[in-house]
Amino acid sequence: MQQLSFFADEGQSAGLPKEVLDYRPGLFNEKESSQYLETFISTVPWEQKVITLYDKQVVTPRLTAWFGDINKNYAYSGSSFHPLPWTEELLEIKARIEPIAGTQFNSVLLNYYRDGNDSVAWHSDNERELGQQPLIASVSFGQVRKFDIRHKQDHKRQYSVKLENGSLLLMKGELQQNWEHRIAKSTLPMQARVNLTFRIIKR
Ligand SMILES: O=C(O)CCC(=O)C(=O)O
Ligand SMILES: [Fe+2]
Repeated sequence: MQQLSFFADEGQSAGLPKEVLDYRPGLFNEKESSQYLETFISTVPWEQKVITLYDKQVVTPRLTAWFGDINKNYAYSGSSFHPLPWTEELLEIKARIEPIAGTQFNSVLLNYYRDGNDSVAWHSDNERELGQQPLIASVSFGQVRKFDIRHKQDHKRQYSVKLENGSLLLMKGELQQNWEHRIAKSTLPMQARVNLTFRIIKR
């Protein structure tokens, strides 16, 4: 006989450090999520950035695009940046997540992971323009990918959460200060995924 549980099923959230991660699966339903995924893949002017790593020019293993309030001119990570204007879909998503996040975002970075070869290496979003303890709202559509975090001072303190289609992950507190995160490559066959990280860029 099945054991009755007196506690609500917390799912993946049960194993995560609550002070820095708040995971909410199923914020968008299957239908909405696949429509957003298709729209973003086919209409966003995706770019593949070239970065300098150990004196070598390398292309980032994913496609990206920035959107945001265009009446502002941002300085970001040492260069000036001009976001694309908000689209109808991005404004809808922003309006859905802002009451949950309890804040208003002025920009969003979109990442397009075409398959399992696309990834983002260990990093923190700790640019000065995001301020202390930034709240970043991360929305995922498409392929489930594993999001890993590890403590900067102790790599054995590591957690993972599978970011599901239509989910929201709030990154908060000291996450960017004391932890790093990544989406690792996978050798398993992987479909496309689009991730949106809503941010507040201070001037
Ligand atoms: O794709 C993700 O879930 C994470 C993306 C990310 O870390 C970033 O854009 O800074
Ligand atoms: Fe990040």
